[in-house]
Amino acid sequence: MNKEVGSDEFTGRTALVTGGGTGIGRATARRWAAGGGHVTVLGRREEPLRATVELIEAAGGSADAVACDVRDPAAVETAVDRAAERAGRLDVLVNNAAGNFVAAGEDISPGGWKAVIDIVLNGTFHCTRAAARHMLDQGSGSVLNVIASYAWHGHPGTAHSAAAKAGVLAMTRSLAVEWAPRGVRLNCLAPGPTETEGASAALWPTEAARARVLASVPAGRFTTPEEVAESAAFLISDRAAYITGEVLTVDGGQWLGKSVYTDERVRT
Ligand SMILES: CCC/C=C/C(=O)SCCNC(=O)CCNC(=O)[C@H](O)C(C)(C)COP(=O)([O-])OP(=O)([O-])OC[C@H]1O[C@@H](n2cnc3c(N)ncnc32)[C@H](O)[C@@H]1OP(=O)([O-])[O-]
Ligand SMILES: NC(=O)C1=CN([C@@H]2O[C@H](COP(=O)(O)OP(=O)(O)OC[C@H]3O[C@@H](n4cnc5c(N)ncnc54)[C@H](OP(=O)(O)O)[C@@H]3O)[C@@H](O)[C@H]2O)C=CC1
Repeated sequence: MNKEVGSDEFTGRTALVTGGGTGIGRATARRWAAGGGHVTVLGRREEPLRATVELIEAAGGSADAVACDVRDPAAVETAVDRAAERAGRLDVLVNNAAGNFVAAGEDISPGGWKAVIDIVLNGTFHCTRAAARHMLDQGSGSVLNVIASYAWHGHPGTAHSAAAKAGVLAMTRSLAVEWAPRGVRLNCLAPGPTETEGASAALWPTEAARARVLASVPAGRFTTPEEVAESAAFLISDRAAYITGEVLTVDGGQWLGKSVYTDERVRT
């Protein structure tokens, strides 16, 4: 492993990252591999998954890919079992795959609602259940669920995604308590606006929309997939061994930054 790109804290361990072909998932997979661990990336499209594997291998890391839709529980079980059997164990699952679009509540079709709930909430459960069977047998493991702060504060325009992420948060806290005695931790990571192709296309497709999102972040900038991946790496590492059932928000103060008294228009 190229020591310039990371430490060896994940050496000998294996992780599965859903949605690992793009954005935050790709950065998290690369960060894990840079720490010396083997990673399997999972998603529907083979091409971006292959590209992630090539990037990791070019940096001296170890990775493979499996094409799978997280909405299909049987396919998920096969994919997770394959990843665990190939490496002889499964230490980490990052549930990062998601689907989203902006629509007024009254315009979300039953199919659109179902698609988002199936990917985000049900898909996260299918992957977690399949991975946990290995982790519980081993007596160790860490699951990280990527959510969004609107899981607790809600968000007009993405009611389907907010509802699904809230479900993931409640599931995380429930299973964290159930599985703590058996050595398995579960946490959530809530990134703020992160410039990825998926989010840009789904959530801020125009310059005006992008500017509005940017203006909502007290830190005054978007974050990067790599910055989010650093927080993910902490939560799935042994450095966070006593943290379970928690949420780490990495959003430049976005969800807290609602006070009008700090606004230029009020101070002047
Ligand atoms: C602060 C930010 C926090 C969160 C950020 C993120 O999550 S960023 C991550 C962002 N990354 C991504 O989102 C990347 C992945 N995104 C995706 O895969 C798709 O956007 C998906 C989520 C819709 C999944 O769809 P799929 O594979 O099942 O494909 P499908 O074509 O079969 O559609 C199913 C249903 O959805 C409907 N529908 C679809 N689009 C729209 C729309 N714009 N408008 C309205 N409706 C829409 C469509 O009409 C159909 O319903 P119907 O007609 O049967 O009632
Ligand atoms: N970017 C942002 O501003 C924010 C993002 N988040 C969260 O971060 C995570 C990553 O988002 P981001 O990197 O921006 O988005 P991307 O669109 O880049 O990532 C979504 C990934 O999920 C995969 N995916 C989607 N549907 C499925 C499915 N049915 N089965 C398997 N894989 C699927 C996609 O691959 P494929 O299409 O090939 O299946 C893609 O790789 C998501 O959970 C998102 O909700 C949270 C807050 C803010």
